[in-house]
Amino acid sequence: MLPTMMFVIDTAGLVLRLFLLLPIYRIKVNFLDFVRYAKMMNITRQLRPSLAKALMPTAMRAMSADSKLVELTMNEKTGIATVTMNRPPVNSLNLELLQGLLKAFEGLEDDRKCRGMILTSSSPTVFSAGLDIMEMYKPKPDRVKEFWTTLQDVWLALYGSSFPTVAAINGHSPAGGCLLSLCCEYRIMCPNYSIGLNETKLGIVAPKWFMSSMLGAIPYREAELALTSGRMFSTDEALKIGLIDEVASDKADAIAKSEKFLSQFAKIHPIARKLTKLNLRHSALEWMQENKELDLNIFISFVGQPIVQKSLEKYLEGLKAKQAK
Ligand SMILES: CC/C=C\CC/C=C/CC(=O)SCCNC(=O)CCNC(=O)[C@H](O)C(C)(C)COP(=O)(O)OP(=O)(O)OC[C@H]1O[C@@H](n2cnc3c(N)ncnc32)[C@H](O)[C@@H]1OP(=O)(O)O
Repeated sequence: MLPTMMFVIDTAGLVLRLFLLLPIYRIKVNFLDFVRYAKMMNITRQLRPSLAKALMPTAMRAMSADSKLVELTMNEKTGIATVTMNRPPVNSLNLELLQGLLKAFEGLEDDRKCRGMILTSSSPTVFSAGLDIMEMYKPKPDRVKEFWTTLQDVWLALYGSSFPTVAAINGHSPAGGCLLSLCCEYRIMCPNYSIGLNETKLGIVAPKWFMSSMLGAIPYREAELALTSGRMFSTDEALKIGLIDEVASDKADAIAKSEKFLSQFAKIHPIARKLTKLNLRHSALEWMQENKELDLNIFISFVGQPIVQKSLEKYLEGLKAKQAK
């Protein structure tokens, strides 16, 4: 009874706050729009933390980023969190790294002090080498399912985060690495690295949501050319087509520029900002929420095909041969 009453009070408070706020920001929105937005945003995030936790599935309750593969620091003064991928040598995204990232993003979503997040890498030369090819090469059925589902959840949590996000890309960022940065609202990259969705070069196809993430950053024509050819862009080329927003001289500069980008939101009402972001991203997020299983089945059947396994094997051999030189 008490949780129900608190839910009603909290929800009513949220509706009231939003409607009081709307004239200030001159946003025209009707009640049905609000209900749609609230549903999309997972309204429980707006409630008192204790009640929100009680309403959440048990798996989300214990969220706090303490994985060694992911370092999470919070600047208590600014409310800006830094999430650092830490899986040497190249931050290839295996199941455990993805789980660490998910834990960090979900923890920040529950943290009312969080005013923004910077995603970066502890490697001196690689942001992330993308999905760990070993997770897809001769995969174990249960693990590969969990791997893909976790990747979907990471994408949902990052692309649909209510806090503002920046990728401080301090190294190469192919495929899944590029995807992570594309989920962020702003990308700052250090010089002389490469970035892009190069899946076709591996003989695989980037899923629809990888492509829609890229289309959120660069024009359709550029994306079509880049995706079909699997093109990797240098930092300067990426800046030219809008794949990244700024160039930084080094990691420290990238972090400083990221903080500057995030600090502008101190003057913007958080609910107005959040609703705007999530409305812009709504159709891609909704597609994923409704098609997770279909997407998983496509991936599983695709990755199980001998021709795909052969391509991955050849690509891995190429990587090893490069190292041997
Ligand atoms: C329907 C949908 C179906 C499928 C969709 C699947 C989508 C997949 C998206 C992906 O993300 S696939 C992964 C694509 N990634 C890449 O193509 C990157 C490959 N790596 C590189 O280009 C380079 O490693 C680098 C530029 C990132 C870094 O270069 P460098 O610093 O010179 O390191 P090395 O190349 O020597 O690599 C060190 C070490 O790490 C291994 N490795 C690199 N990348 C991966 C990876 N993605 N997965 C697993 N392992 C990787 C590499 O083989 C070396 O291993 P050693 O054992 O030889 O030390």
